[in-house]
Amino acid sequence: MKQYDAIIIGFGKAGKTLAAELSNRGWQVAVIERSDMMYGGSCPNIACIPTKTLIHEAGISSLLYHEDFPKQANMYKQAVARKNRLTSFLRGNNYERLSKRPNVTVYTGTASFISANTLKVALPDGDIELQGKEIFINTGSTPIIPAIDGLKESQHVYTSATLLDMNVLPKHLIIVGGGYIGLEFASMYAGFGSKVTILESGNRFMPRNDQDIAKSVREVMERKGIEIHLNARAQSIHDTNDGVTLTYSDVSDGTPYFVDGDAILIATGRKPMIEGLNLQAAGVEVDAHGAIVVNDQLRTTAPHVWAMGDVKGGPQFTYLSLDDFRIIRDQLFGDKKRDIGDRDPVQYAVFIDPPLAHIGLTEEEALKRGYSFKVSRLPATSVVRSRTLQQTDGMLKAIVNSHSGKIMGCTLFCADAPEIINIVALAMKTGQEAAFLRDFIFTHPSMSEGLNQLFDV
Ligand SMILES: Cc1cc2nc3c(=O)[nH]c(=O)nc-3n(C[C@H](O)[C@H](O)[C@H](O)COP(=O)(O)OP(=O)(O)OC[C@H]3O[C@@H](n4cnc5c(N)ncnc54)[C@H](O)[C@@H]3O)c2cc1C
Ligand SMILES: NC(=O)c1ccc[n+]([C@@H]2O[C@H](COP(=O)([O-])OP(=O)(O)OC[C@H]3O[C@@H](n4cnc5c(N)ncnc54)[C@H](O)[C@@H]3O)[C@@H](O)[C@H]2O)c1
Repeated sequence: MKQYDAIIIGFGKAGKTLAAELSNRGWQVAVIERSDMMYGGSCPNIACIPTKTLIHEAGISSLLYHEDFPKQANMYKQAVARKNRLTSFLRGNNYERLSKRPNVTVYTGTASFISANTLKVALPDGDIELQGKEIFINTGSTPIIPAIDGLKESQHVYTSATLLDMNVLPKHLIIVGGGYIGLEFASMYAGFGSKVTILESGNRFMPRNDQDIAKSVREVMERKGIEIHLNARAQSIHDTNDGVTLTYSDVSDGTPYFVDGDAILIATGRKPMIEGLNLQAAGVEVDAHGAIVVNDQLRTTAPHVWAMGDVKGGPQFTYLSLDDFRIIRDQLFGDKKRDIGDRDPVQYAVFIDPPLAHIGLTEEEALKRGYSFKVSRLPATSVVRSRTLQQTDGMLKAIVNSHSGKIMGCTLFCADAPEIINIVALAMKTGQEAAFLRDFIFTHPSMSEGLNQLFDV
């Protein structure tokens, strides 16, 4: 049986970064990845990078060919091909970067535990066993597929990963779930010229955000022809000669409704990918949601077994998986001070059009917690850069502590929001007061200079 200093299960962000780090330090490392289409993990293959590539292309398509469906469909087909070339390039790069190292072996097979330090790897030509002194689980997450009659039989049902591979632009895309994936795909496909309907079972649109922000997002999306139905529970799906019909009911009164389309995206959340890992054999416990239980330093309930990224539950972002790597590096080689508790607040961005980014408390959360605070709002159109970009939709909002002047939260629904939120994060994490951003010298014209006005509270 081959012995390694470290075995990493899954080629995710944390895993591949850790593999390179351990290799640089002279460790013998095995990386086990179940699919040769997933070297580099979800982000470059089926998640962040392909979606953001297509979202960018959708923006161009909508500018060039607005309301010309045949031209948009052609552009979409080419965009999918360009996206495939990019993901294939990144996958190759990711594989090379690890496999060329003499002390790293990449096994393309599915891993499962035999004991806390022994793994079985199912390879195409048979099973092998590997032993590791330290084992790192980085197997990511997988879509939650709700029980909807006819879903499995339909030829028109997709997950985010499979829809990205369809190169025929749907005339009407039905999206079940109005979370991050639902909203990004809605915005993307509407940009390419598809009619889009979102069915969300919750009674609030974007419940994690303040209602004024959610209202503004909804108005912008509806103006682009995206239909949004709340309280909508999908009941059944059946294929027709022209496409597919989805029946849903209003959660509040049970009234049934029908919607016809030619593709259905299931975007109802993602759960930790633990299937087949046989975690019990290693003594690795999971919680009620199937997430691997870890302490703040990412150790599981089994000695020498760690978990990082989506598989341990909590917010699912590539940059948090990367930060998990930093915690483990610090535990193994540093002063052991870094842990999960250090990273709040964590900013995020949703790549709708215009994009939305947020950090810290919302106004509703600040109210609930009884803080004394001031709220500042700015329409995106007040920032002159939005006019030069012809992206005047949206608003900016900040929450500032009345006593300390410290920034408590910020939501940006405007052009360049995913970049600007990092400036706000930097200010918050270095303990700056709002006045710091009010008086900060920004380049002109830029969307970030809007922060001068926003933080003039
Ligand atoms: C459509 C979509 C868009 C997203 N957009 C963004 C975004 O813009 N920004 C952002 O920060 N986050 C985004 N996310 C979330 C982000 O992709 C994930 O949080 C991140 O990729 C998780 O990485 P990870 O390190 O946990 O593992 P992953 O990158 O998911 O890697 C896990 C790997 O483990 C492999 N594996 C699983 N089980 C086994 C096994 N038993 N044996 C061997 N290998 C196994 C899998 O094949 C996979 O390659 C998006 C997600 C989706 C679905
Ligand atoms: N830009 C980004 O960083 C980005 C982009 C996409 C995804 N992600 C990550 O991927 C994760 C998964 O995204 P997601 O959108 O699938 O999950 P989500 O949890 O954000 O949203 C799922 C939505 O589906 C709804 N829902 C659940 N069951 C339903 C049903 N049967 N019928 C109708 N609606 C139903 C839920 O109420 C919820 O609003 C996110 O948590 C996020 O961390 C990040």
